[in-house]
Amino acid sequence: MARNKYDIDETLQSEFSFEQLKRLYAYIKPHRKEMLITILLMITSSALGMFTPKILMKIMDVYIPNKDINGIIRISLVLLLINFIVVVFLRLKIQITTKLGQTIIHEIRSDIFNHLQELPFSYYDDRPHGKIQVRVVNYVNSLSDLLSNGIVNTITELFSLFFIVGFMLSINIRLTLVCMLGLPALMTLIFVIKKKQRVAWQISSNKSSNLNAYIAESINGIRVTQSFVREQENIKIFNSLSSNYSSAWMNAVKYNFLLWPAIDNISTLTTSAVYFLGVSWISQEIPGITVGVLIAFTGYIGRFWAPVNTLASFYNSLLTAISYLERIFETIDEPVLVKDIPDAVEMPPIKGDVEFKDVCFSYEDGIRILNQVSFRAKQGESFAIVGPTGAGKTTIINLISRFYNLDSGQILIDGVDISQVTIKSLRKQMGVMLQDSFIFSGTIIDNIRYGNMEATDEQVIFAAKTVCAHDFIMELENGYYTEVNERGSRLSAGQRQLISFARALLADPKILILDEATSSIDTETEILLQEGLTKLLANRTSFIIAHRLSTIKNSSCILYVDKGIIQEMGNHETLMKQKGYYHELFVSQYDFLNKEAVNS
Ligand SMILES: Nc1ncnc2c1ncn2[C@@H]1O[C@H](COP(=O)(O)OP(=O)(O)OP(=O)(O)O)[C@@H](O)[C@H]1O
Repeated sequence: MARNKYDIDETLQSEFSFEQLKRLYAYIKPHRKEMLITILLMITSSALGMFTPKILMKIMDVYIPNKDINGIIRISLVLLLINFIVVVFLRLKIQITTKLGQTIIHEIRSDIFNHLQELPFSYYDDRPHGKIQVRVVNYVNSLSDLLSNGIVNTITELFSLFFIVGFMLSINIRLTLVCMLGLPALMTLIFVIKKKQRVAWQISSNKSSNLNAYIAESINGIRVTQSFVREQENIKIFNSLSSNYSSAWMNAVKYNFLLWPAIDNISTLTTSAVYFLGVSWISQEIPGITVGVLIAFTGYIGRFWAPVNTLASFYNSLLTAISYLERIFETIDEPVLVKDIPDAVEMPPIKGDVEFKDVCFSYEDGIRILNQVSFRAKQGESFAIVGPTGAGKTTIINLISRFYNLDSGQILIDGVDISQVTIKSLRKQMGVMLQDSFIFSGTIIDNIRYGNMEATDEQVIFAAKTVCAHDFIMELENGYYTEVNERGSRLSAGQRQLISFARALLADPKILILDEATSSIDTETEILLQEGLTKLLANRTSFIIAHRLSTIKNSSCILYVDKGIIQEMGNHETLMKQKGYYHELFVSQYDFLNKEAVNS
């Protein structure tokens, strides 16, 4: 899909089909026993409730004219028992359906979240994270009512309708037909608004997604917002997105509100017709119509329209839910573009030979980022990648971990094509420190241990000491057990880098990838760190991206990359003698630092 932004509505990749309802049923199926029990409870209580008007008819037509007080008491006790059973069953139903709804929702949500864990970087590159979040939380929540009450109520009400019509027919066929006269009008209305209603709910879900995307973006960017005093502009954008969502929601809900009044009016009209015709048929002494019959019948009319109302509201919530279901299944169906090939093998223990063979790569179709990149790093060598901003350095190292698929060419580790091995077995053996040193909420020790969940405390501390993080960690109030927030907002940028660095080392990888690992670290710490690193890198192949050339001078090989092409390759001395791009970059950086020193 094309890149999406908070103010661009997402288009659906696939149209809704009833297949999606079938898929929803797949979630319900394992719980059909509980569902069935609830439906039986409800049908029983609804069937019992059906007797009330008939009992009243008997009281009016038999017991009162015969002044049978004992009969009235007996029958009242029966009524009381019926009511008691109905209340108990209703309570049981609420308990079961609420639990059931939440269980199914949890299962759907887990499926989305599990799938999100597998989706490649490219999926996250293409859309605002708020739009992903809204699917996992809000859209799934929106199914809650449908799953907990909707389905059970609807099936129950269908049965009720069946019973009611049966009872009504058993009392009087003519009056039943009068009562049903309103149904064709209702069906026509439903048919006319169906498509508009569905589209309206789709638009509303798009607008809510846009709003969420913007809120998430604003929270992440709040520091920049406040630094550039952009609060008012942000509020304006928020207000506009929020009012778009409100209008879309109002427009969608308008269709829902069309149904209830329509049902109300139709039921009032048919009830009046039943009264009018009933009374005139009684006065004409048409056989089979008595006062008791009319009273019982009007009791059933009320009950006839209640399930119709429930069915219509189920239909409404189904249409609403479908607009969310489409998005939910779209996420679950999102293809995992970077995945194991069918007969992928485990990556054997890595020794550290890395070779790029004519690698071509693009993030977006038609925009080539890497062009015929070829190089070979032998086991234990340290490779530095330098070059201007946007040259393709990070892209190169992202490909070693197979975060993206290549357009063409091969990447071989110890002679094994990495596209042929399982991704897990490959990534498990690498230590990667990405440019964004992400810190998770939790303790410092947990954050470092993220690199190797089996590492002992001693191993964690050793890694921290190697990257010179130990001292600052010990100064925090609870040392390694100090809690940090998501993104590590209470730590400095350099401290965050050191923690990510320790995390990458902890995996004891044969291949270590460091993207701007030391860019925020002061020179003094960096010199100390270099000493530790030199020892540490001894038996590992490493790829280091650094803008400060002093840090990579001693690398076995330096790749100078520009516009996705390796322009120069060799060690520091060779490249300096070549007097090419690297020489120019090194001299300009040296000059710059000298000027700075002179001026200060
Ligand atoms: N996720 C992405 N989707 C599309 N294009 C991207 C993506 N990431 C990077 N690019 C583009 O690919 C090119 C290379 O980016 P890369 O991050 O590899 O550069 P770099 O050399 O590491 O730059 P820097 O030194 O600034 O980190 C750039 O033109 C960038 O705009």
